Amino acid sequence: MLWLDLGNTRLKYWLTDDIGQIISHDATQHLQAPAELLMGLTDRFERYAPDFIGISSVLGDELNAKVSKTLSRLNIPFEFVHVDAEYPLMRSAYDANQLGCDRWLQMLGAVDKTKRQCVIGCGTAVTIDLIDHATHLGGYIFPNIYLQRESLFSGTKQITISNGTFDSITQGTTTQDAVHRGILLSIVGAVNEISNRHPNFELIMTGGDAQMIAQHVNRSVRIRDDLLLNGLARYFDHSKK
Ligand SMILES: Nc1ncnc2c1ncn2[C@@H]1O[C@H](COP(=O)(O)OP(=O)(O)OP(=O)(O)O)[C@@H](O)[C@H]1O
Ligand SMILES: CC(C)(CO)[C@@H](O)C(=O)NCCC(=O)O
Ligand SMILES: [K+]
Repeated sequence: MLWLDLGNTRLKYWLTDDIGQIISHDATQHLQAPAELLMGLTDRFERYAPDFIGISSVLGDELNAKVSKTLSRLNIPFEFVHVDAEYPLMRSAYDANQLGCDRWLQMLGAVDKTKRQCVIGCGTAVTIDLIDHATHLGGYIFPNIYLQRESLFSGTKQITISNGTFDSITQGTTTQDAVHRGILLSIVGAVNEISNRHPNFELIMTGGDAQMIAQHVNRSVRIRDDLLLNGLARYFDHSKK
């Protein structure tokens, strides 16, 4: 099977064998031209010869249509995930027409009907979602640390910071530190607040910035890099039955 994640910033794919082991994996910035990027990958995908391609996309109808056109040339069946609020594994109180399918799949990949869970996605946007015994209660969306820095940069005159590291939440005494520490605190503080409000919810983090954020959170966090892929596998396993 081939699994595609068309994210806000990057296109990721995983090739798995019959028992779900990852044989190949890659991630590339698509610069809002995912179909063109896929075109360059078709030779590789043809060589892989998967029997099916399962797709998660948050790129919207227009780009998805272009992606479909590119994938049609491969003669391999493919299907986009559609969010379903009444899905048997997890019900959701969220507006299903609006819920991003990456968020939904990450939750589907983590959901455990015996637990209360808080799933935190640390990608281009940071998302926090609460799940109570397999019912999605709702969540929050934040710009990630880089988007926050860009918005300060472009919305102010005296903040000209465009690089630096996000490594502390202690108060800063220079613009550079105040910007980086303030932004990191906005995310870490939100996670800690949610954690305090929902002490019985297990904290689960995924995405490229998970480690950076988790180390400042005042409770133990389970980092799982496989949530979206796991969600895709669960979704298509179910939809085939
Ligand atoms: N090789 C890398 N390329 C880009 N970002 C990376 C890389 N390694 C780690 N990161 C970190 O991962 C974050 C992005 O997380 P993730 O990979 O989950 O999302 P994304 O693919 O950029 O976004 P999306 O899934 O929304 O397209 C970036 O903010 C960056 O700090
Ligand atoms: C929130 C993001 C940007 C996270 O990648 C994505 O899931 C998305 O575009 N969602 C649509 C809005 C929503 O989930 O309500
Ligand atoms: K947008």
